[in-house]
Amino acid sequence: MNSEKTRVPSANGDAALNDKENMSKELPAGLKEELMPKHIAMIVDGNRRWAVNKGLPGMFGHNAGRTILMPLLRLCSQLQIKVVSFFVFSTENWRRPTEEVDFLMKVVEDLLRIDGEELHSHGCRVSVMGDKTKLSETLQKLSAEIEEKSRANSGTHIIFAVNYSGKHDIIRACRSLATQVKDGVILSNQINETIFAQELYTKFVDFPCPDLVIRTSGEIRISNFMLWQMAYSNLYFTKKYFPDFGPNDLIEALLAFQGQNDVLC
Ligand SMILES: CC(C)=CCC/C(C)=C/CC/C(C)=C/COP(=O)(O)OP(=O)(O)O
Repeated sequence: MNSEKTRVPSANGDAALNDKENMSKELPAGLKEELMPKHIAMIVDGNRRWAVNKGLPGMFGHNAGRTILMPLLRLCSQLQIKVVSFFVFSTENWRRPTEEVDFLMKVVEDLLRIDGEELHSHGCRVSVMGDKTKLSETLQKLSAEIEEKSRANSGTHIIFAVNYSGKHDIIRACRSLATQVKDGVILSNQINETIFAQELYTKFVDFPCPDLVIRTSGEIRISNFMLWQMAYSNLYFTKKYFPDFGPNDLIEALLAFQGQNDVLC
C-alpha cells in the first residue's frame, strides 16, 4: 500500500470526534464514503509481545494498547463509522496470572472512566457487553454509568466486550428461548434469525453486524468473538501488534476492505 495515500484526515489529534461537516472533504485519499463499513470489530492482540520486545513487563503493553485507542476512535468517528467494537477481555482471559488480570481490570476501569467520559463528551455512545456479573463492583458501576449517560448519543457506538464469549452468548440466547417456549410465550417454530438475534448481547435497536473484522499481531483466528454476528464479515489480519496499530494502519485496512467490496450486491 502506498503510504503517501494513507494520510490521516486532518492529522489533528484534537479534532472533535464528530466533525461531520468536514467529513467528506477530509476523506483520506482512496477511501470511498459509500463503501465505508458500518461496523468495525477489532480483536486487539499483541499487547504483551509489544511490551516484551521493548524490554518491559508484558502487562505494560495493555496501557500502550489503551493509548492507541483514542486516535483510532477519533478516525472512526470522523469517518462516521456507525459501530466499533473491541474484544477487550474474554472469558478465557481469567486464566492469566492474577497480577496481570488485576492490572488489566485497572486498565479497563480507566478505559470506561477516562476514555468513556471523553467519548461521551464527543457524542459517542459507549456500551459494555459480556457477563458483567463476574466483574468487580467498581467495573459494573462504571459500566452502568457510562452506558446510561451516553445512551441517547447519536455518534459512533463503541462497544467494549469484557468477560465476553461468543459461544456463551449463543447458549444464553438458546436458554432464554427454551424458557420462553416452555412458558408458552412463543412457539418453537416462530424462532427465526431475527428473534434469535434479539437474545444476544448485541440486541441494540440499531446494530449492523460487523462488515470488517480486524485482528492484530499475526494470529489468524477469531477466538470466540461475535460468532453469530460475524457470519458474513470480511476478515483483515495484520502482523502489527495492537499498540503499533495506528490510524494510518486502520486506513490501510479500510482500503483493503473497500477493494474487496467495490461492487455492492
Ligand atoms: C479496547 C482496548 C483496545 C483496550 C485497551 C487495551 C486492552 C486493555 C486490551 C486488552 C485485550 C488484550 C488481552 C489484548 C491482547 O494482548 P495480549 O495480552 O494477548 O498480547 P500477546 O498476544 O502479545 O500475549
